[in-house]
Amino acid sequence: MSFSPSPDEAPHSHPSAHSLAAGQSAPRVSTLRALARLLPFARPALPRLITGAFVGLGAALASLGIPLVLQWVIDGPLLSGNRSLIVWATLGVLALGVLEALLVFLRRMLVLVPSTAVEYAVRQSFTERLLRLPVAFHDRWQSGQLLSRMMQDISMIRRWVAFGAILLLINLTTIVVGTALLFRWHWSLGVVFIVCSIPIWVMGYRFERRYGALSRRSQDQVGDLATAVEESVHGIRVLKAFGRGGHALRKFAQQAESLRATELRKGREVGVLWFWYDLVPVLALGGCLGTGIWLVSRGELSVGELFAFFAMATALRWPMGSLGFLFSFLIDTRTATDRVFEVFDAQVVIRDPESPRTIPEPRGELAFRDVNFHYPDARDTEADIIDDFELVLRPGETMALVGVTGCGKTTLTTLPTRLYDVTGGAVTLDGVDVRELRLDELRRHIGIAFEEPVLFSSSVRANVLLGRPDLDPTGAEAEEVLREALEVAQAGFVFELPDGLDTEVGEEGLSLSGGQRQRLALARVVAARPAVLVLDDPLSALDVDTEALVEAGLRRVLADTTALIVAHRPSTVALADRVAVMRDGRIEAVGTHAELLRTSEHYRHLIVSIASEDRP
Ligand SMILES: Nc1ncnc2c1ncn2[C@@H]1O[C@H](COP(=O)(O)OP(=O)(O)OP(=O)(O)O)[C@@H](O)[C@H]1O
Repeated sequence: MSFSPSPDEAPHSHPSAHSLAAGQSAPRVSTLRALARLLPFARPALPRLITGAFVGLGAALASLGIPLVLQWVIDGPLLSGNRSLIVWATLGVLALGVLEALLVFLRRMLVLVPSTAVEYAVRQSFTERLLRLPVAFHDRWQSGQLLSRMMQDISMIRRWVAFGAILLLINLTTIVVGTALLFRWHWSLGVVFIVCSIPIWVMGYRFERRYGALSRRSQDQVGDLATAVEESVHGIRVLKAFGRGGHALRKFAQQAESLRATELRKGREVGVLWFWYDLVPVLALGGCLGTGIWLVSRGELSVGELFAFFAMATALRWPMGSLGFLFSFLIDTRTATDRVFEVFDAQVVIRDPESPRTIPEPRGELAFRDVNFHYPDARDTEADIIDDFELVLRPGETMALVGVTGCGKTTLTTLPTRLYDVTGGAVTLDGVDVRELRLDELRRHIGIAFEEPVLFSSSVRANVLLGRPDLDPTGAEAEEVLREALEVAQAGFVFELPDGLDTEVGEEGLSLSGGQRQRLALARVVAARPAVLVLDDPLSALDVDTEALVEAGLRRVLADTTALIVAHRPSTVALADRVAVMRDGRIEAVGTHAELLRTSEHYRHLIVSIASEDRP
């Protein structure tokens, strides 16, 4: 059985959170409807959960049976002095107690596996969603918010499924059955009990409204706190270098203080609620005691019934007292569910086309046809970052892209692989709009290396072969591809690492130097052997000698590969057959280095400025 439904299966009761800023809540729907969204994940686990609920109900009914036996023994065998029946009744009470304990144990065992399965399924789908969501989504959402949803909120959902939901169901049923039994002994006992319980329902309603907002605030603040910790740990070198550890700590303390204040307010709300939920059963008991004694004095109630009533009221104390805790738990879980579904509701705007086309053997003609682009959060009044951009890279051609900082070069490199989609015009590969290709095919044909090289906590081998899932990593072909890619990228240093190719390069490869990481990232894109390479200033962290060696290797690879290379150095420009000059998101001129030196003043200016920057 599968525990991983697609999040798309989940009923969409919220409008898409795509339009919502991170952490902003969707319009409120009822708590039941909000929690019902978990059903697709819980469905495979439902049989065991429902069995667990019934077993739990059996345990509760066993506990309610004890007062009935007591009533019978007091009014019957105790009055008549029948010793053997008294012994049997005592054994009966004992048996009911043991049965209750066994059923509670069985309930716990029954729900353990399904509740963890639900948690697993939600977490799995959540991660899948995060990976499918476009880069634009990740630009907007803080990593700590996502992390806290992934860990804390989903764990809370598991705890709710494991015991919160079941206990609420069992305890409410127990209260209803217990109250019905009170009516059976005497209607006025039932009426007094219900009237005394009214504050519970009033307080519960009031609590739901007030506590819901606090619960949301605190869970969002936990996300902010996680972001602060993540940023501090990630940027620890900068903080230390600038001696700003104290500043980061003070900022963290402020956020932690806000969270604490919210938690205190939550605690007070819960405290008030629990006060009522503790007080009401006592009031009910007191009210019923007076009524019961009065009824006994009038002969309308037997002593056994009065005794049983007290035993029953005691048995009802925990179910009633627990409601406060269970209501706050319910609301916290609803908030957690809302927060998780905000991510599920975010639209995957970059997806496979309905009727994909395919390019079995790409020639490698990459064309930008009248391309326009602005980031999703751009204001209407802002000009497009990429503006009527027109450029064609012939198959096998190496094109350098130059332009002043901020003119849109990096942005442009994200468009061919659809990290972002163009907002106007089209990017085509061999004449086919990249949006008409399946994403996995597109990203097989076009490879990209970023200026900031990201390595994963894994071996050198796994990092370099990331783009080659088709290869057996331990096979001879993988070994050959790996060695060739490492040679092109001049990354032979990996053989000197403690475990060679199997060395774990650590979180984001931090144990390596910037230049080493950049070379591994370059080897990764070379190993992927795409028809088109897009390289965003891939040699920026290399020294001049290493750069020359990498360039020689790249020249061999680039001989039959189309390449678009963002260049900040004259030596990178020298790799290119032609150079495209970009200015304010547009193409200003295209030609060979020599032609452009002759014809483009802006190019001459650029080359002079990047050459002087480059000089040691
Ligand atoms: N994720 C983003 N969301 C919104 N705006 C962005 C985003 N990334 C970049 N920009 C903006 O887009 C513009 C172009 O940035 P881009 O990084 O493409 O320039 P660039 O030419 O590569 O610069 P550099 O040479 O310094 O790397 C800048 O004004 C930048 O602020």
